[in-house]
Amino acid sequence: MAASCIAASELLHNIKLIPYHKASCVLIRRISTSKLKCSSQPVAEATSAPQQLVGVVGLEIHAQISSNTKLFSGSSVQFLAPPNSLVSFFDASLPGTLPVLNRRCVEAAVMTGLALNCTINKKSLFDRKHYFYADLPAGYQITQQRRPVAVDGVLTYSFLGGKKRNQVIRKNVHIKQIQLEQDSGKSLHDDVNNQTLIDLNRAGVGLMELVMEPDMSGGEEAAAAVRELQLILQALGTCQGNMSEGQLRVDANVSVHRAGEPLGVRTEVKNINSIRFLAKAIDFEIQRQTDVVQRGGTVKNETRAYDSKSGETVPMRDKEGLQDYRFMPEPNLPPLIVFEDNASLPAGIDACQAVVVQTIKEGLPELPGIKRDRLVQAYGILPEHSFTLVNEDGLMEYFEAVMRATKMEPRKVIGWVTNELVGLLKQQNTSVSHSPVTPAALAELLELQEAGHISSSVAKQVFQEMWRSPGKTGAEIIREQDLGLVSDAAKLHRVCQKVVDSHPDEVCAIRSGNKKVLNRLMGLVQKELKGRADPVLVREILQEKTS
Ligand SMILES: Nc1ncnc2c1ncn2[C@@H]1O[C@H](COP(=O)(O)OP(=O)(O)OP(=O)(O)O)[C@@H](O)[C@H]1O
Ligand SMILES: [Mg+2]
Ligand SMILES: [Mg+2]
Repeated sequence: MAASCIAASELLHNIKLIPYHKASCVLIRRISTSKLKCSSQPVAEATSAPQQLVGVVGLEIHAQISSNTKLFSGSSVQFLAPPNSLVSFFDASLPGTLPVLNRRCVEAAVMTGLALNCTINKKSLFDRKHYFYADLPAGYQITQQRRPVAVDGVLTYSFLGGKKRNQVIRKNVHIKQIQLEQDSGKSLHDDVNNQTLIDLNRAGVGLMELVMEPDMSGGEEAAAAVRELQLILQALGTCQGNMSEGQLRVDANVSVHRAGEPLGVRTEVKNINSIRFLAKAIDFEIQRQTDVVQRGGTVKNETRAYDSKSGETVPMRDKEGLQDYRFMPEPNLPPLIVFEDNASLPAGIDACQAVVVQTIKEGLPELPGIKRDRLVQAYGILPEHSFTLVNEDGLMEYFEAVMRATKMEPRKVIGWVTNELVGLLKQQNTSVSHSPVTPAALAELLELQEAGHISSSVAKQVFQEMWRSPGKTGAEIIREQDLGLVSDAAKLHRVCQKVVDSHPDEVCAIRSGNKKVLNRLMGLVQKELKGRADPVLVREILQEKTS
């Protein structure tokens, strides 16, 4: 590796540093963001045109494959390593170096293709896509243009819609193809010295480019599709899917047209690095194009970037004309062959040296959509709760572990998990795996509540205390703080009498038929006894005293 570092630094000396001119990013006219406030609504609703303009969205997603080494070299893949420390001769494009395909990357692409219902091409091809940029030392990227590894898939995604946002809306987006390709290096712009520095650590890292058909109509759908894809990739372990670290990069192609007419000219908003920004960038772009068309203008086919500060998309300098990538077959790589099953392996080829589709299929884990359906069916929980459980890493496992250890109804347990647990996790900005209260400890606490040893409000109090004092059980806290349920009839009678005597108006209301007021008296009794009074007994006593 030391030798490769030298190679990389020598290469750096040879690179002409590219001056970076801020001024080259021409800002477009500012468009009032107030118009965008309601941008999750179909854009056309706001227009008075007879035929409404609707948005059309197609995504290209670059997913960094989880692999220890790069796509065609043995260099390590690591985020935040010192610049140019993970660069082999091949990554730096030294003459005479040859690519060696990483089997793990192929398996990851096949697995992702299968999870997205794609057809896996038994034979796929590598091509060179030429463009000239300092962070692409070879002057071309090895990709799969003519025949990618997986084609014709579909991603089913859902989101909560409807007035109360509790209705599950299920949609499909078609996957045109998944291709294997190399990542480029990184250009670091040094504004102070007006220069650009190159870090080749990322050069040659394996990517899957997923190309979606233009099936979506706005930011909300695109955001839901990317979130679903992120969950699928994470479940498969083929990509960690962290957008802020650039493991998942989304380019949004956006156009507007009138229903029934041919698709409009698209713009491409590049490298969006958060799902929230993706939705905002798309909705802004649809609105901007709608304005252009309604004013009688034409949309320019251009590449744009999203500026998260202003909430606007701005034109980018590159790709001004139509780019000619001068695609050509990669001469140093033979066709990539994968096999359907062990029976189709040619004689003399060992199954563990080949990529066998059937074996990968058998190893597919439970995917998020299936998980949600199973949770709703098995536990009778609401669909929106199944979303919460699956969206938060480890939360479903936590819920199911609690369910296994308690007799409490799922309906009640889900409340505990999605309100109490998630509430504290958010408050402390931590993840389920760092929860100081284990599923077993929560289940034990819930059992105490179920058995009538503590009231539900005390259970919540104890849960907070368990959170603050990790390792202490609920039972210990209840004993130490004397939080057990008060069922001593004489004591309850005394407190109830005191409350009844001091609230004559409420008693009068109950006696004249307003039974709901009894709840207020119950609350007052609980307050006196710090939430520890046995609610069943208290109700009986109060009913007797107010009859
Ligand atoms: N009229 C349109 N409106 C919105 N999206 C579109 C439209 N036409 C095509 N798209 C989308 O544009 C994307 C085209 O991606 P593709 O990788 O094929 O080509 P590219 O963007 O020209 O190449 P590159 O990979 O260099 O960016 C697809 O996601 C497709 O769904
Ligand atoms: Mg593309
Ligand atoms: Mg593109």
